[in-house]
Amino acid sequence: MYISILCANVSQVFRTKYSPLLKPQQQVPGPKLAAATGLVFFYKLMRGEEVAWENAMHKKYGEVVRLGPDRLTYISARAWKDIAGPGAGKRLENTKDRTTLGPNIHGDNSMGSEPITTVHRSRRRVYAPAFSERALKLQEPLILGYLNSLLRIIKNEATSNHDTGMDMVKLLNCMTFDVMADLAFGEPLGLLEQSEYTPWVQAIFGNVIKLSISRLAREYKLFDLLLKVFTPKSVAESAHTHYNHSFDRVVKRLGRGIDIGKPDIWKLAMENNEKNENVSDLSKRQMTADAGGFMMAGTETTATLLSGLLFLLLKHPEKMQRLQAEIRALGKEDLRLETLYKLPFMAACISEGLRVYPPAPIAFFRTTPKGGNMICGEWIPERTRVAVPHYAAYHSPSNFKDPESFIPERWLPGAGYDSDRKDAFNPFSVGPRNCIGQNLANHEMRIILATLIWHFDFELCPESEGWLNQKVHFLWVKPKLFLKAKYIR
Ligand code: HEM
Repeated sequence: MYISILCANVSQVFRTKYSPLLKPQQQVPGPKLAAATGLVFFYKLMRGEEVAWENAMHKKYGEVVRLGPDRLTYISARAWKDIAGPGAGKRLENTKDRTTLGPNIHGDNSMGSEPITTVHRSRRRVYAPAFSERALKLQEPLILGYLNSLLRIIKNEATSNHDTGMDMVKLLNCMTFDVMADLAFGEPLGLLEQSEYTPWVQAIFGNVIKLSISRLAREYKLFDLLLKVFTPKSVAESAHTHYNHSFDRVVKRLGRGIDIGKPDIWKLAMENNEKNENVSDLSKRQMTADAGGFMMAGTETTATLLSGLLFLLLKHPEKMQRLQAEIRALGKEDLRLETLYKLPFMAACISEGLRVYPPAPIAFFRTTPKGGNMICGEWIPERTRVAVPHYAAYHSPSNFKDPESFIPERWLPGAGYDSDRKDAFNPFSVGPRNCIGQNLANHEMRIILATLIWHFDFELCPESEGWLNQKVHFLWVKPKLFLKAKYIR
């Protein structure tokens, strides 16, 4: 059996997986070796260089590049709709690539990794009420409660240890994990209380290279087999312990009934279920996969943007001053979502932060359906993987003037950047698989950023000067971001 797996894999590695793309009329520019074998893509991925490579390849070859035998990436505004947009009429939707995101250790997909369009659609309907505008209004007090804890911690650090820096990556992660755990499991994790990750959070995010290893294992069965054989028993056991921990929390939460006195995801989804009976179609295992998916997708991403934006603002003091003036003109009672949405320079800073340092920087591949699909005016054969790589699209001079510079003003009219292709910028993606949590993220980013800047002056510590120089394993591999804070109220 091992021999046949080996043979199958050798041919998988060294021959083109899906031949149709090799037809002469389908010639797409790109590195020749990458077109011949998928190993080049995975070599870059395992070195944490996927994003830098995609960016370099688009700068070299233009708007569309072939990065693997069956892998094309595009950076034009038009590509978004053709790749991630909904099906329409005879046009079928491109489906999620099964190797970019995959199931959990029990083989269960979360909503985000579910590859079957119809299954995903009904699942998304279940959770939509928990991420609506109404939900966010209900959830605002919960977010503010954690924000007050964050303020207390920073204030303590600022007054007792003002000569040493504090790691903002960790504090912001603790904040967003506490919020999401309360929403996904109905009870807090207590990270802010301890200012420390729990073993469970550490296991998910402590070593993100695991995310690249999983992608490699989903792509190549041989590697998957080797991984299973050589993974130490203790590591496999701890993965199961963590899974059981999530499962027990979900079961416990569901056992408490619909209303637990706070607007968590299950209350809002189950209220809806009473009307259309969707939640009861989901098994506890699926719900566990979804709770895990929300913890993955809805925590580190928001904290990443906030860490990155604080860094960029501190590197550009004149932008920080303009933002401080806008925020500090408000009274304390105005630090509320309704008011914060009216601040134009803060909105511009957040967009520019998402452009320069997108929290989801990679190419989230889709697979063309049976019969193929039209993409940017070209017919692309079935089973081709296609994506818009976020970082490369936002750093391309064909979309943005001065793409490497941090210029929040580009998002305001009349600042000399009206020719930017703003429609190429979709940090939350588009279409039926776009980010269901984008309202929550937008709310959290605004309220946390404004509240921090209203209360504190920050200073970048010398050891974090080169902080933005990071690798990527699905997520940015972020070092500690040391800042000093001075309480100014
Ligand atoms: C700045 C913060 C965030 C960014 C930049 C971001 C970005 C994205 C992107 C680009 C996708 C689409 C991935 C793809 O094309 O395959 C996505 C999907 C998703 N995001 Fe977010 N996200 C953020 C915050 C959140 C939050 C707060 C939640 C809350 C739970 C969340 C939950 C999800 C889920 C569940 C999906 C999968 C949706 C589906 O397949 O239907 N995200 N996100």
